[in-house]
Amino acid sequence: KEKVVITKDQQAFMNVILDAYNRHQIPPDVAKKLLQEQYSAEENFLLLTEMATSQVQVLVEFTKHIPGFLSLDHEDQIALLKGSAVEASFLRSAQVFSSKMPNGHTEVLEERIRKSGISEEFMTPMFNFYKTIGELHMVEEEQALLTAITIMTPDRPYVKDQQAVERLQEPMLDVLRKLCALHHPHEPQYFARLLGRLTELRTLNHYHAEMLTSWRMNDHKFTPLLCEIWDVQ
Ligand SMILES: O=C(NC1CCCCC1)[C@H](C1CCCCC1)n1c(-c2ccc(-c3ccccc3)s2)nc2ccccc21
Repeated sequence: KEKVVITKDQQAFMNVILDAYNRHQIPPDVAKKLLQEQYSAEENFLLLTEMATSQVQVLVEFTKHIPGFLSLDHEDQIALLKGSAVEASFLRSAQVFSSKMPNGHTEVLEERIRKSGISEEFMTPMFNFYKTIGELHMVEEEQALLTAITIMTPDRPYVKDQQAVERLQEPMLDVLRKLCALHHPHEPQYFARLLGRLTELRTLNHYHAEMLTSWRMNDHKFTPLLCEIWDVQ
């Protein structure tokens, strides 16, 4: 059983990503807002558009600190952000949903989301994803790396130089594999389970436009930025 060693360079690399992830705080605590009261479908839709818009801004700032990202072709930088924004919002939503809350609050939050206006058919895949993410009990380094790895996915639509993206994703996968072995020594399959969540994320990504257009209300209004990110209108 070889000893897992994280090199000094990998430690420094990890700190840059973790620091950027923590510094670019995700939008104001949406869970607290949702726990206060049940909003109408229209209010929830507006809340999601506000949350998603500020998350895109946060995501751009975070991504700029991923080593090597700014040296990529500029059009590829846009393609990576556009291709990962929805997955990043589901990943962050899962982390919000599975964060430690006082007894009974998670159930209330689930109920509020079930009644938010999203069509019933999407609830099972969405909550399965949230619950399996919660069961992983990721440490914050793993959360930061998993978000960075999701962004640095070579096979997004319109990416021209996929090799360049692979070269940036690989060192992050190497560090993540070592972190998993260090933080979850009794779960040799933990790293594989973590990557399996990224596959689940892609299926949620597949549903997102329909989730939005089927939101139980009339006249869905999107901002130009969200039209770009959400492939709607
Ligand atoms: O605000 C939210 N998520 C923020 C996104 C940015 C990052 C911070 C979190 C929404 C709210 C749901 C209830 C109604 C208001 C919006 N949310 C979701 C989503 C369900 C469907 C979602 C979606 C995304 C893109 C496209 C199509 C659909 S996000 N899951 C949550 C789990 C826990 C707390 C909030 C959660």
